[in-house]
Amino acid sequence: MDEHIKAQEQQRVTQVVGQIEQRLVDQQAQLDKAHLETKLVERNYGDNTRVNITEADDRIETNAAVQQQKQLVARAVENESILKQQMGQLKDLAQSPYFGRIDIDEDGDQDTLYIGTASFIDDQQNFLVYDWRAPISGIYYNGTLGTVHYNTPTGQATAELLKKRQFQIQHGDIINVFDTNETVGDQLLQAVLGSNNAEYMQNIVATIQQEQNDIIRDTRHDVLVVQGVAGSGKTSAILQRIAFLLYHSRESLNSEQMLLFSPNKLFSHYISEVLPSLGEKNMRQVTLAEFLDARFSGLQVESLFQRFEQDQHSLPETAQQLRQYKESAAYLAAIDRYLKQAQPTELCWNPIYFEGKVFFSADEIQQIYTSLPHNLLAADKFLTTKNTLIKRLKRRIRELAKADWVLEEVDVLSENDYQTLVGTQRFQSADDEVQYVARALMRKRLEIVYNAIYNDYFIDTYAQYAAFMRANPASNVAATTWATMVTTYEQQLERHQVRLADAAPLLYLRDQLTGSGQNHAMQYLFIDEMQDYSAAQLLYIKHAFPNCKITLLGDRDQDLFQRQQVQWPTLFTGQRLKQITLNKSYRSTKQITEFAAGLLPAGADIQAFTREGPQPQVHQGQTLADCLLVITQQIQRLLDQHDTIAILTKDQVTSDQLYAHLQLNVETTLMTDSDRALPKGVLILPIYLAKGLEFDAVIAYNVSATQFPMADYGLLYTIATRAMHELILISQGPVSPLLQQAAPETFELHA
Ligand SMILES: Nc1ncnc2c1ncn2[C@@H]1O[C@H](COP(=O)(O)OP(=O)(O)OP(=O)(O)O)[C@@H](O)[C@H]1O
Repeated sequence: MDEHIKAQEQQRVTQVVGQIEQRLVDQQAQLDKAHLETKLVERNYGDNTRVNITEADDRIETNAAVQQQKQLVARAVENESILKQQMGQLKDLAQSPYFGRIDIDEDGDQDTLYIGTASFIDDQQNFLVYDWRAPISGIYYNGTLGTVHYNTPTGQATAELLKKRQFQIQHGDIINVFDTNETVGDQLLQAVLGSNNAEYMQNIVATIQQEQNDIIRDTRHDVLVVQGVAGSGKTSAILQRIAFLLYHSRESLNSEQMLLFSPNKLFSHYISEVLPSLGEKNMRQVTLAEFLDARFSGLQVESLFQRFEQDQHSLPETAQQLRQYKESAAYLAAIDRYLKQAQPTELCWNPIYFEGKVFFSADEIQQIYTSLPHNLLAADKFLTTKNTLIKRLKRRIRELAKADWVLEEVDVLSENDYQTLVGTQRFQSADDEVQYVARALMRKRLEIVYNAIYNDYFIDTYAQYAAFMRANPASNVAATTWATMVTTYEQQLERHQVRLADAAPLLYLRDQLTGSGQNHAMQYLFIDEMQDYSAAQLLYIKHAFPNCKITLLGDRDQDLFQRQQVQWPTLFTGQRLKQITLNKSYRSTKQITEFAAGLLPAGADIQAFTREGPQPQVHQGQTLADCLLVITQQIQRLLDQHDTIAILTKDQVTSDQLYAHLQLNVETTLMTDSDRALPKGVLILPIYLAKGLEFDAVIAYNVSATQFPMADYGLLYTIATRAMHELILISQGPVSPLLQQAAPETFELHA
């Protein structure tokens, strides 16, 4: 780039940074003022709550005043936090105000726009920087020079793109500037991808690629399904998409209404800084295990990881077949049919007890249910039954309140207890007051019955699920096997345990039967690593969040748990669905990507980004001691060049053993399922805990023929693709057949 142009651009950067810094000074003054205000309001709040509250009238008044004060405090605190957040954004902008420039011609009007992570408007209302999410910024990501289109709230607009310029600006200085005709040029991407990995994932707004942009900016579809090869930017795309959607629906959407299902807890930590770096709050995050645990309070649900470890010991063919059936969409459809046809007598009613005696008998509950119109939905019938029980309870309370023994109890209440029951009520007569207190007393005493009804304790959904299974044996296993399975389910339940394959169907049956479990407020759902979910789990999640638009992302080749392929379109019939494929891999060097692609069955379409690095090395040792020596030497070498290094194994047992052995030679950290943060240094962990993560260098252990048979290609592929710059594979004994069939020119073999 011409030095003269660079100098001109630097002049503008300096001028914009100057204005941003001036704004920061103004904002600081405002913040100081806001802080003072918060303190004042808080002090005032304290004074107000210390007024006399012994008289009932005062109490009501004080309450209103306190509420008002509370609101004032909340508003002052919010004001302050908004200012703080804006200042954080301004500080970032002052370092690097923008990364792109577009020159456009719209019907003869020429304009130059600069694009950054947030807008900056000067005092005369000129946009010195446009937010990357503004409609017009779409041109930067989508357009090559010439005629371009971009979406605006009022429809599609057209412009002529005359110039596209990219910048790398650090601490207010232009490091790099160049013009490009590509969507976003390779040169900048090279620089970004070549750097070392940090503890947190970075945002990619400066270098979003066109196909990623399509995912980020889609607002037309209910369901987006993204199949993307390892390192193609799926996770990055989700996070920028969330930021984009929040910007575009500021009024109607907040981050609490967006939920991301993430593969593990480390991943949640790893991505937690991306949205804050874009000035947005994080969406809600949950792992499947956490989601299920929360819905099965009191029961232990088997996790995918526990099951995977268990499967390493034994997984009989029959168990696999049972699992396949229970994880299919057909199984949930069988639940629907069962509930539709089930007679009231087939439902597992529980009597409700009070002080050791039956309060509502199972018969009475069943009769209520039977009396309802046949063709009502099971959930509606259940809800009406529940309401009827509550009405009957209230009637019983009213009747009891008239009984002499209750009135006598009212008489002997202490003044304090009496006043608590009266609350703020006023009465026409003393009789009315006594009646009111008697009812309140009974209501309090029978609260336990109310709670039992409210929490649906009058039906045993676990027993119902067993009844459903008995009535619906799988066609692919013997009847005796199925019957044994149901008994085992019941025995495990006694020990408060539920198998993973039963979790989603059980919840589905419970929700459909009782009309509960749905969250209507959630608006967007994102499921990363979708290949780890069964059809039944996905259908259940979809049912649990009925108003959500869903984005599913995954890679069928990173299938660690050997699931059946889910037929996406059939799960979402009737909804506007779009499928997108990402083939280009950005994370790893060309050498690592090409090696990893060679591990997959033929036909995988993976394009490597052209970033050069050393070839992957495969070391074959005879004994464990040989392997430990190589690992130690490699770690010492890698630590000189890189920041993050991980030793990845197939399972936790291998990680545990290796950690024990290595401890004597080199400092490492062993990671487990419950870890939430990524410490510095060398980590040892099974690959399923490293899903979605990346490291500067990866050592794969132990890539032997016994640990990695051909069927485990997904595991080895996932391990290899966690490496950004260097990949070392260590095998004790003969190497995996996967390496034997990989192209020999893609790696160095040290035998
Ligand atoms: N457009 C881009 N600009 C800069 N970096 C990018 C871009 N796209 C992807 N990357 C980088 O590539 C790496 C992989 O991205 P990401 O983790 O989002 O991919 P993924 O498809 O979710 O990967 P996987 O399925 O293997 O976990 C990250 O370091 C990310 O920052």
